[in-house]
Amino acid sequence: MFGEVPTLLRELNDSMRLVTVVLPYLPIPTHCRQDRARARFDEIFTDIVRSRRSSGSGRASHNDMLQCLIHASYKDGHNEHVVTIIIVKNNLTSVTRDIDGHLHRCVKETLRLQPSTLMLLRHARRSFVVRARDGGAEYEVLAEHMVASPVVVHNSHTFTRTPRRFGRERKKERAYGADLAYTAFGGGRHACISDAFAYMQIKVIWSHLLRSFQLELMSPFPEMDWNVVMPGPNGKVMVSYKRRKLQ
Ligand code: HEM
Repeated sequence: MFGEVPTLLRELNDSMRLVTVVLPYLPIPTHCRQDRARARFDEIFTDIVRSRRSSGSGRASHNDMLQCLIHASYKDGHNEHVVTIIIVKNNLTSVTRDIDGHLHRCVKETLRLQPSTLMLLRHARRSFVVRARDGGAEYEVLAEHMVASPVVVHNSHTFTRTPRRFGRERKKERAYGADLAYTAFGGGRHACISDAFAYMQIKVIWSHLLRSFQLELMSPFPEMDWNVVMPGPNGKVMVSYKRRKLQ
């Protein structure tokens, strides 16, 4: 049953197109595939949650992330965030790649160049005016309008001198100093609650892979597929791996 999960996650990620953000119910083939994968995913995890609840086996016998999510609930008592968090967590952590050297800064820089979330969307509940810092332009945002904070800001010359270059040494540049210039994990009240966990998870996985295997990119360096909500490489990426002799 669990064997299906990676394929379902891949299906869910690949079927989220940019159009999905605006018209999530548009009856296009990719949305139908997404609905089928989502239904199957729900089925698998509902079965597991039911069987854990009915057997009465709780924290004592399952000391894992799923059990924590089963026990967690919002103030009003509902807790259907289990599946959503599993999907989001897996999609986001699996599309973060290209690591070498000082891992933390590499992960951060990778996410700057290839952010997992392209657009952060908010509904404006009231009208407000935004003024540019230099006092120049003024923008009015009307109530009920959708405001998008695209992560293209990562590629702007306003924040870094060489935006398209992979630079691990970027730590002192304004890119990481200016408020909300670096939004790979969002910002403000709804910023990611789990950036520290995500960094740790990615670094643990990559330290293990880099220590144990010699990896070589066999196919050309991939272009990004920017047409999806959580961008990843376009097409197949072939990597050869050889087990290292551990000292
Ligand atoms: C590389 C990995 C990750 C990236 C790039 C990432 C990125 C983000 C971003 C950009 C947001 C803000 C979304 C918005 O403003 O609409 C967000 C929110 C969130 N993330 Fe992450 N995330 C990652 C991993 C995780 C993990 C591992 C978890 C949980 C185990 C997690 C849980 C959440 C939650 C619950 C929120 C919503 C917070 C709120 O609305 O108050 N994220 N994440």
